[in-house]
Amino acid sequence: MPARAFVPGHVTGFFSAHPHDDPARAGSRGAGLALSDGVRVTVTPADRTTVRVNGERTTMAAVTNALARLGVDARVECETALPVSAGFGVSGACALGAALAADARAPSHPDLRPRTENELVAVAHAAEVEAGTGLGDVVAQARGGVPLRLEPGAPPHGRLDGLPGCPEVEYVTFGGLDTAEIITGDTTRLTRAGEAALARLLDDPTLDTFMAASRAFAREADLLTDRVEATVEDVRSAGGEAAMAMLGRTVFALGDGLSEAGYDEARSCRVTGGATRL
Ligand SMILES: Nc1ncnc2c1ncn2[C@@H]1O[C@H](COP(=O)(O)OP(=O)(O)O)[C@@H](O)[C@H]1O
Ligand SMILES: CC(C)(COP(=O)(O)O)[C@@H](O)C(=O)O
Repeated sequence: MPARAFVPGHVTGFFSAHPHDDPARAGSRGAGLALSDGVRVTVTPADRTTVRVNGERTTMAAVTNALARLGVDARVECETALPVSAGFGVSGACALGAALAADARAPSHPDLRPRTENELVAVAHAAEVEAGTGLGDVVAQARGGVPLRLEPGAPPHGRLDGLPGCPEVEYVTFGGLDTAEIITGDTTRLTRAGEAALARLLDDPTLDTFMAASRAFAREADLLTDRVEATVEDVRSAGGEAAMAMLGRTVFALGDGLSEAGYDEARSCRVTGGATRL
């Protein structure tokens, strides 16, 4: 019997990187939005693990690592309207969805042990960190809402809070960025900017300050690309709030900020709750 899970997309507005030898303790601090545009993951038992995204066979180390950590071989099918590699945490969503769904078989399986949510989040987080494709998406996607990552790492190491509310969000994507390349490079500057952004947001925990701190972070960390910068400016000129999604060539805006600025191709969704097995 196939098992299913839904995991929200997650855009990070700003983050600092906190490496550790133990992937469950490694992670990021920062803030972002969990989005109703996410990934639906279906897991079916199989002789060996394969991964498909929207029907196409692909490789996604975060997913293979997660299932290997659980001792499961399965066919994993991920369905999403989100682009991969564009800053929506799709790899983390696929890993967390695969872990939540794969665990559904554990109660009736002689070699598998049923796990709690925190345990499954820790498995997916460590798998994603090991793959190099993310640091904080999994814990944020498990929580949902507007997650604030106060301390890095998976449960029981990390610590989360959130901003209240579930605003509408629009986004537009101009392409991907290689997350692994950026987070395994020199993160000194980025981390300094991320820590300053988090301190600013905790001092004034509002969505508008989240957006302003995210804009400052993208500038200070030197991650802006021309098209992203121009689009954020367009939304600001039209009176809206926008910032860059880390780590992709993606702009997200509150409300209908992108449509108001003339970006008819913008997609619309809203902030939503955390990942669930279906
Ligand atoms: N079609 C695809 N395009 C880009 N990456 C893909 C695709 N299919 C699978 N992948 C894998 O997905 C992961 C993307 O990770 P990352 O760049 O962090 O993206 P995201 O921001 O969506 O989490 C990598 O492991 C990559 O090998
Ligand atoms: C920003 C990032 C390090 C990567 O995000 P993505 O490219 O969407 O996988 C994220 O995991 C975070 O810790 O905030």
